[in-house]
Amino acid sequence: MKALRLIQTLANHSSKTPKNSNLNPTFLSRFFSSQPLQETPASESEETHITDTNGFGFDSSHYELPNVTLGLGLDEAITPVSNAESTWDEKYRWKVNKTIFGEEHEKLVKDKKEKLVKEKKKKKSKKERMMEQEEKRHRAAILSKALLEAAVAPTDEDEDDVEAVKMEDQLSLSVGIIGAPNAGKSALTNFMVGTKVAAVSRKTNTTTHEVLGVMTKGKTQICFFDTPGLIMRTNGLPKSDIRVRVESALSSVDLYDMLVVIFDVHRHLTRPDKRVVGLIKQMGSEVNPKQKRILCMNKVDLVEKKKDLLKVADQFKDLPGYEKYFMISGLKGSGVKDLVQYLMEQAVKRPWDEDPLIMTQDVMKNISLEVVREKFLDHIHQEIPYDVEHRLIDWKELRDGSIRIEQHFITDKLSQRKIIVGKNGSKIGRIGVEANEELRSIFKRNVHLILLVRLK
Ligand SMILES: Nc1nc2c(ncn2[C@@H]2O[C@H](COP(=O)(O)OP(=O)(O)OP(=O)(O)O)[C@@H](O)[C@H]2O)c(=O)[nH]1
Repeated sequence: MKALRLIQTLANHSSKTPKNSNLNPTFLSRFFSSQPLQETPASESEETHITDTNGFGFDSSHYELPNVTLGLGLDEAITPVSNAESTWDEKYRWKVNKTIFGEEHEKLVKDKKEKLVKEKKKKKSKKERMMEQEEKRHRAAILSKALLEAAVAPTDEDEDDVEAVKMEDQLSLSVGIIGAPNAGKSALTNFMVGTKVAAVSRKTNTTTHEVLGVMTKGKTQICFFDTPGLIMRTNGLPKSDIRVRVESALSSVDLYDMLVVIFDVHRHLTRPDKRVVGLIKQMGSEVNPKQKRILCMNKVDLVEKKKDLLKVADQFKDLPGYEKYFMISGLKGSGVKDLVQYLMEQAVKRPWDEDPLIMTQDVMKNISLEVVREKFLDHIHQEIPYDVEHRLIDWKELRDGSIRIEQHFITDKLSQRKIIVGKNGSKIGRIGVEANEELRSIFKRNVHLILLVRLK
């Protein structure tokens, strides 16, 4: 419509155009012409744009209309319309089609509208997915930063503590954390160890149990372990299988000094999780005399009415075998101080399992990813970073003590790849140089960092 109106305006003007006007009348006649064009002298620049050798036909796309300001007092330059695009506003087209085609068309319109809504929703959920991913990365970043600070720059207090603690004075506590997926085990551990971590290794002495984190403070070291296998999907598994697995998982958690059973109290109030009650039943009331159990009601920050918390506390208060109950928010930290204090008091005289000052390879790998990502975000703006996958591809500690680190940025868009690489590799080069420098100073050794930007 806009183009049509503009053309009409131009037509009106053309009839009024004075002889000395800048506007070339040939241009207008060509623009409108559906008739065979008259031959024009070769000297006229437009001549070259006529594609039909017989002088028939006209291809407006060959005119560089967007750059032509017509000098007619119109503010806008003409925007070319590609052949594929409709020059009509869709809503007028629907109106006309409805009048012409009647009800059947109404259905088409409805379908089209629904399709548009669906597409909009799809877009939104992609954005949401991106935000979720970013939040995950953000949390990983916070953890890595905390790991970095604690591991790389121990405070004077830490060093004094560590030097001062002789092996015979060391106190240790191993804590198994049990809960349904999403109960908040990792968030709680991160909060507890985040600022005081010395080492995080994926695996210590058993294959099924992972160290979630290690906290060393004063004479006391607490190792937190994940305890998979106690809560699992039972669908499709024979009952005997489930029993055997749970029994084996239970017998291995016997090794810990302390068991923390954690559940999502917000979920419990809204959609009770049968697995929580099932788990507590499975664990039974008989307590291993060498082990203590506590119950943590997590995510209290999500519960609006505090009296609801009391209801849940009441429900679990007579559970046999539990030493204590804690209401906590592992993510926000409320109640965690009391929990840590309690755990510290339970530590027993035993040498530490983990060296509190040694940075493990996993921590270093995390830090290397975090440092490169930080530089990447500094140099690449807009939404690109959220679309790009960033992976550690190779890590080698070489004989001369240096480390070779290879990381890739993976995108499925050529245009993004170009932006990240920059002119003659300038952008990725800058990211690499800055990250390499920082990693060298953190790890206190030579680092050979390789960054590749590639297509999926
Ligand atoms: N609001 C709120 N969210 C929490 C809290 N603790 C954990 N979450 C969120 O709950 C989700 C699951 O937390 P995780 O710590 O990954 O749970 P997990 O038990 O380790 O989960 P798995 O690894 O699946 O076993 C994450 O989105 C956390 O941010 C909390 O105290 N309050």
